[in-house]
Amino acid sequence: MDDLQRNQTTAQQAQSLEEWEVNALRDHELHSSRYFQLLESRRRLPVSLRRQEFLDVYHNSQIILVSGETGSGKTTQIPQFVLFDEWASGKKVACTQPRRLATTAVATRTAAELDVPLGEEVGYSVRFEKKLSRMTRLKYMTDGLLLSEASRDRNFSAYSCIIIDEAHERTLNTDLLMALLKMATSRRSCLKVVIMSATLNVEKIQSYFPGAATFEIPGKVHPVEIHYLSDSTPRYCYCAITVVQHIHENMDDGDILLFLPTSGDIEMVCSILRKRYDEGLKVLPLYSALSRAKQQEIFEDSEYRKCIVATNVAETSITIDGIVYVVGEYLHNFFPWKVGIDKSATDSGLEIRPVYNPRLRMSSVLTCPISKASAKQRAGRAGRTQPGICFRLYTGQTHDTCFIPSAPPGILEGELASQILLLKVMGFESVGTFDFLDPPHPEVYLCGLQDLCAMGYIDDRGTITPKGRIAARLSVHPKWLNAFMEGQKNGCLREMIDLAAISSTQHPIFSRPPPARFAADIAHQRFACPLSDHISQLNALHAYESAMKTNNRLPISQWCFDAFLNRRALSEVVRIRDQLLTSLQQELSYTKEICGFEDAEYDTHIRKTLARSFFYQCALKHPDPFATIYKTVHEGHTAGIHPESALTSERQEWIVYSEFVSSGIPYLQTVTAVDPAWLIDLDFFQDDSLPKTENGDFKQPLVKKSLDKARKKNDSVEEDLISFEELDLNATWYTASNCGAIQIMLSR
Ligand SMILES: Nc1ncnc2c1ncn2[C@@H]1O[C@H](COP(=O)(O)OP(=O)(O)OP(=O)(O)O)[C@@H](O)[C@H]1O
Repeated sequence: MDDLQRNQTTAQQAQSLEEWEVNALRDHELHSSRYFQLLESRRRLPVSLRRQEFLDVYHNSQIILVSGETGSGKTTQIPQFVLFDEWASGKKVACTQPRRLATTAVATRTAAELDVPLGEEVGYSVRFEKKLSRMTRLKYMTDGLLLSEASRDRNFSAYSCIIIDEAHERTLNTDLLMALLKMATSRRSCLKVVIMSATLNVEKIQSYFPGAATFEIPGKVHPVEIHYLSDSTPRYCYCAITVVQHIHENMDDGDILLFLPTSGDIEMVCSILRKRYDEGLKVLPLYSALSRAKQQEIFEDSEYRKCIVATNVAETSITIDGIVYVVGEYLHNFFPWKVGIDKSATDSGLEIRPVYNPRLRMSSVLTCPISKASAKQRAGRAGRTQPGICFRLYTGQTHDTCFIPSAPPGILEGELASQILLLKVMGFESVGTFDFLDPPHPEVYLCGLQDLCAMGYIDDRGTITPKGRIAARLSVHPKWLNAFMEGQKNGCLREMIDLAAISSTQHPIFSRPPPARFAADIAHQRFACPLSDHISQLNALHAYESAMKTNNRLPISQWCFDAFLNRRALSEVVRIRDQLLTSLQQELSYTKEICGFEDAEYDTHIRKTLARSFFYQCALKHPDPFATIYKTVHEGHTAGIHPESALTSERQEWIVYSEFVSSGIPYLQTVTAVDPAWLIDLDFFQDDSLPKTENGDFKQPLVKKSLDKARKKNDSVEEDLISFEELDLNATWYTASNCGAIQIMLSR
């Protein structure tokens, strides 16, 4: 069959495309005129012309790898082909995405194409937000949510087909899902798996799934012209503004999409562009910390040319109608230890990648050049609804020689304790031999296992404990179960739940926009607790909640703006917290036992609970009174307290920290001052558990000395207690574990 004949045949097959939908969904007569408009454009997509060929491959194979140019119709059309093909099975089809914005956007588009209300036959599910119903048969969802479903049902029994989209991103969740799907397909022959991307490493994935069929979609929707700079420039923001200016003033109509690495860069460029063009150009920022409503603005029509300035949240899957020009930057003057130190920089994507060092148990955020796959994906945001032009703010040589083919898989760059626990709870005991596409380094496994053992979630032989099973079910990091249990004992369970929710938001609750960092630091002083960053966070959350409740005239968005607090992060904290409260009450039958602010020991209860829950993350200050460095007790690494901490001016001997991060200089982040006397009865601090040299000497004599001092202090307290007993006071109340309270009692 020659190409012309082939095209004619496939075009004829495409004529009947809607019949499937009409039969399955609703009466043809009821379709809106928009449905027929969209149908026309769908029929022109490269993938639509290959529908029958795809279905032939689909019918003959259990696992199919689909590759095709950006915009060819993989995300919106392939799930529809599968949906109608599988309609009679009565089961669902899932299509995963790595990002929330893309998940909701493609679900909305697909529902519109099928002319059904979003949430009925086509729905979506992202963390804390879903539009689903009993009628839902096609479910777009984030890979993380499908993974948590898989932890309850390893066979994916509710689904006839799972589609993993944007597989080139190789997120940790996607890799785990692929491993689980590999096993599930061998148990359920009727389960199909489709793995898709425009930049898929087909050979690699095929060697992991032997026998998987491949399906390539030839053809582009519209051409995209690529332009490179002739010389490199390190001033990428300035260069980006010049290119936008050139496009706006000299080139034909069409919206602009500009990629920048951090939210700080985006806000700065947006404000310059807004000042320069107060009319004629609608400048819109797009990054993950923005509210959902703000993010949705990019899809709205505008009477002016739109210029969307985005991080990599706009890099894959989404189509913004009207985009003609894409401007993509590359950070030329990167060097490995140059880091965005705030959490928002960590998430702002593009060229900023979080990396975990298991030997140091330290997370760093590296500023890296992008990959060729990312460059291709970004260019692919143009040429979707009309021809496009992509301006790359680097030279062609830089692209060819500096960029790696694709970003390293997330599994090689992160900490694995919660994933190991998840696999253990699913029944995979020997996680070290688990069949991953790219197995993580054995040291990362070992480190994860040690941490789980210290937390009491696995025993010495690596078997999951009953406590570990509960921890794995939490919607936050499993390490928080210990804090909940300890918090319940000390009457501050509610505070621990708040802190767990704060730690699992994508963005920090304290906002420090680069142009106003100083003003932000002053505004944050009103929440600061000199002994604990954790308590400072709680103060900010409680102030936000009372501002929400108080019926004052100031809108909450303005209140957050004035206080330099991130409203989106705070409302997410409240949602996570409420969900946790429900699950803890339902699953663990926990009662709410709240110690009140009026309690004189309120702060002490919280600090003590943190000390006893995160004892394996504590550090001791160098004895020199002018020194500002700490040594971690477990690993013996030195680090300073993060400059954003409220503790920097008030140096404490012992602290517990939440993160060990590097931004060129190693820092302990989110720290709380603790009393070593709260720790001395824990196994971890007994002489036989403290790290020793080969000669049997203590590796950190300082730790030993400080603990001995605390023990002595306790002994002397007990001696004093004798006199208390003689006075016939309730002596049983005074135990070694609450000697903090005793000291205060004695000093009164
Ligand atoms: N929201 C939208 N508005 C206008 N057109 C759209 C929209 N969403 C999709 N399209 C059209 O459908 C086409 C296919 O989009 P789809 O997301 O399915 O492509 P894709 O092959 O998955 O792309 P990518 O590899 O970039 O994710 C686009 O090229 C565009 O023409």
